Amino acid sequence: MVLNPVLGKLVSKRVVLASASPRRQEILTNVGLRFEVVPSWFKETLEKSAFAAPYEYAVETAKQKALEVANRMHVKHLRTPDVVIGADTIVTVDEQILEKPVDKQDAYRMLSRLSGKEHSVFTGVAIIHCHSKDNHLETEITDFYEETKVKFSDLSEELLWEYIHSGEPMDKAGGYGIQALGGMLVEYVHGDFLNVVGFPLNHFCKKLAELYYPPPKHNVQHKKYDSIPSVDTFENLSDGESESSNFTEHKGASKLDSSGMCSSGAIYKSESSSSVRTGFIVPLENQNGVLKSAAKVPSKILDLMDGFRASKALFVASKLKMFDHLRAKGPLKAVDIANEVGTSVCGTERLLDACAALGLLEKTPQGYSNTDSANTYLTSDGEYSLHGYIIHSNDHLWPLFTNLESAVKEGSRQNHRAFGKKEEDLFKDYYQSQEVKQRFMAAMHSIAHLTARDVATAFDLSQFKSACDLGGCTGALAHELVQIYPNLKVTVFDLPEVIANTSYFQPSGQHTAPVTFVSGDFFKDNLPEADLYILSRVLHDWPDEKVHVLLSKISAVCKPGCGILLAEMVLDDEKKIRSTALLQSLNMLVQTEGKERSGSEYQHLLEQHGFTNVKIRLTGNLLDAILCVKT
Ligand SMILES: Cc1cn([C@H]2C[C@H](O)[C@@H](COP(=O)(O)OP(=O)(O)OP(=O)(O)O)O2)c(=O)[nH]c1=O
Repeated sequence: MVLNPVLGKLVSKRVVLASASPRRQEILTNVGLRFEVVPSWFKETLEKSAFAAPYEYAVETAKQKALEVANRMHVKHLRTPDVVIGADTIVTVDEQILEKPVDKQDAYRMLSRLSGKEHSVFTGVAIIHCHSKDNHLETEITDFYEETKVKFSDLSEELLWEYIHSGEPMDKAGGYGIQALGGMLVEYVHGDFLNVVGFPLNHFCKKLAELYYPPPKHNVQHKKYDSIPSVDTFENLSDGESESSNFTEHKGASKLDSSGMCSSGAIYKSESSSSVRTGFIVPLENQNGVLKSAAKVPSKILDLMDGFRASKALFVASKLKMFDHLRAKGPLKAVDIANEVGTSVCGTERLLDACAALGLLEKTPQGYSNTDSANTYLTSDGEYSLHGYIIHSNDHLWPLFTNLESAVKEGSRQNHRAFGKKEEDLFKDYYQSQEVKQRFMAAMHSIAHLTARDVATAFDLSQFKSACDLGGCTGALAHELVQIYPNLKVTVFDLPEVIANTSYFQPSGQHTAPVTFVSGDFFKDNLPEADLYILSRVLHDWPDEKVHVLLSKISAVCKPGCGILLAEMVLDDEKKIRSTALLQSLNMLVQTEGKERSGSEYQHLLEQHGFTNVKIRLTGNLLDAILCVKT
């Protein structure tokens, strides 16, 4: 059974798991799926009696969880995901639905009902494909459920209470976790074990196979997949979006010669049906209607091998301001863009084609034009422009990353190798020349502006009357905060060379909100007074010793009840799931003495300085938020 091609269909898509369940995250991570986690805010309060069968309740809840996230991401983050996955697990016994226990007594009630009996565990799953059309969210929903039967032994009172006191039951449907201590209560399991743990992986893969490789009409034999089909039973690879990834897979596996014959022996044809992009190459069927393609393609590894090419294509198109030209004058032919930006026609055409295949541009007979997201994120003055960060990535991070090997060997930053400097002070590098400083500030502004709303609304901050954003740079977060909390006064505190250059980044046409800029060095100078200190992408620049210096300084001026709001990429505690944040930590290695940290590492640092009640919110955006209060 070849699983890769099924999950491989999701490789090129932005996949979001709308669930806080660590079990679900682990199940999907373990099979190599790359996804973001955006826990759903949908409250599990649907009227159970309104559903004819318990599984209908689970499916509807899964659907609502996923839809809430799809809508929120579309509206709030302007980042429509391609696929959102939601799930809901319930336990049913004697026609009663059991969800997670609310307290220990509730856990006791649930577990005593399950004692000595067989019960069912249902997980409802919703797979939502999203498209943004004219700024409206369009969704295609696929849902299903899986049932597993579980029988418990007779449980003594003593065993029950010992289990309850272990704390394990509290965040689990039916009040037990079969994967851990709860496994000791179980006599037998009939069905998919992972379904009990929260995600029916096998059924999920079958659904993906049905979705992405619909069975051929002429071949009844293949109409139903009783198992996940291996690639040599896939007969239709013509699903619009992921053509490019298919193409990459086959291209990587075998070379075409001029006759269309692959070196591996598979024959390819050029498909021109209306549902398929012209020129897309699909494998031919043999006489039995079975594909002859190379089955085992490590598509994830191939994508990673190619990752730098895609990044560089994006960087160069941005640097040449192609997205700006296309927004102003598109659709344009390659020759016109080449003339506009002064590049070769053949090189420009290849770059534009690559960008179109990567989904950044649209290519029609009229020429190339920007996609909606290129207009929003890639033009230099788009509403949520990432242009600044892209240029910083090209000019600054790229040379540093080419020295990653040395950074890993030496365990230290590589500015000297990349830029020939032995500068000890991190920010002196950035502020040495006006050009580099502005590039760096534009990069920081890009990310701060993109994430500001999610950071500002991650917690209710209305109890704070004054805030000081330490290292707040251009004030992007400060401006968002004063919009959301009209009674809040925000001071942006940053180095004099930064503060002197903030005017270019101030929002235009906005009534002057109470944001004040103060220059200083938070390690050396007195901090402005405030109820709330904000550190956004600051602590990750520094090693623990420096973090302690800064936190103790803040703690010294904080009265009880005052708080700290951190905005950082938060790693999962085991440091194995959040690849974007883990790569960001490598990014810190090549250029700073800092690193990304997990939620519990931040909590530990903060608690040592008297900041307690540490709350962590994963926002689903590039920065997460942590709030704590001085006690
Ligand atoms: C029965 C059983 C459930 N569970 C878990 C799976 C689910 O995480 C949880 C059921 O609650 P759910 O409401 O399905 O999920 P959740 O609250 O954990 O996450 P979210 O709503 O954000 O998706 O119970 C186990 O881990 N082991 C078990 O044996």
